[in-house]
Amino acid sequence: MSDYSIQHKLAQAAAAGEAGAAAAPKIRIRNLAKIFETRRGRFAALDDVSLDIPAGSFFMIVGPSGCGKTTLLRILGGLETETHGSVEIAHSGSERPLNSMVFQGDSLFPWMTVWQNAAYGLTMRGRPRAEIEEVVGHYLSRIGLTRFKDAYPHQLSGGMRQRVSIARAFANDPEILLMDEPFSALDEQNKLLLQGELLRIWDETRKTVLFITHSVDEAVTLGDRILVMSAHPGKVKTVIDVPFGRPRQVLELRARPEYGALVYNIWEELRDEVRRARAQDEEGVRS
Ligand SMILES: Nc1ncnc2c1ncn2[C@@H]1O[C@H](COP(=O)(O)OP(=O)(O)OP(=O)(O)O)[C@@H](O)[C@H]1O
Repeated sequence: MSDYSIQHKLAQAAAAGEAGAAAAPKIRIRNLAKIFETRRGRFAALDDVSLDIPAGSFFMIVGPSGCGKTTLLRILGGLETETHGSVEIAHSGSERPLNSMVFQGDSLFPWMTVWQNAAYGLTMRGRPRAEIEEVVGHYLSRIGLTRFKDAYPHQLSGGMRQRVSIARAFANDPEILLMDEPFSALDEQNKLLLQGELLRIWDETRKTVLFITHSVDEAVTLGDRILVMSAHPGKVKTVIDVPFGRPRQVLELRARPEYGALVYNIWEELRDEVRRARAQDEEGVRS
């Protein structure tokens, strides 16, 4: 194995299980770098990223377009290999899958009903029928889609399809949830509703979530911590704690003066990076 090869280590959590391992980070990223070989040469998408992400935290990632957010998520999801460094995800030792991903676009199987889509992960893992019925029934009810369980994706609105994707991801009961701008294609009203629904489901499970967004508002509304990434090559610029408690009510939170102040601070961190990314685009620095 070369120095550059992937080192996804599944650190088995202690026999005490996940609760006992709560103090340890769920995800430990060390000196992570990703270099793409392109026709124009080597292109560094990520450079020396080190992070600890606590178990049960809602961890938001913001950064200018092209700074490597999706690349980071894809490495965590095992869809991409790192060039240098390491990623460790603490595994609870059960049969749970390591991750589930929710993307921006449609990721549902068009030939499956809502119920079948939501049940997909559990069905693939051969879970008992009664368990699948119970878990899928629970999450479809939580996102208000029980009535549509026999509908096909083309019969649903974009917002409803994203709700099914969220139900599927939670029903799969993964160690970590990876969400790449899941609401960015939705209109403002739907976005607000889905943010509230996601928070309610998350409050029940307290799964470790990594969530990419371009919206500073969304980052502050949902997150416990916000990683601000620098423009190319993607690095950790800063990690900001969100001081608001749980459970959160989306609209009430936004009415608080501290909310506006935090959004402003984060935007200040981000603004220079967005400008740098723009300048890089004009200079043709990026691939
Ligand atoms: N397979 C690839 N081959 C070459 N370059 C790539 C590849 N995948 C991503 N890149 C480049 O790496 C950089 C980071 O891409 P990535 O999609 O991770 O950024 P991002 O921050 O998620 O962007 P956005 O916010 O626009 O979605 C970009 O310049 C992109 O062009």
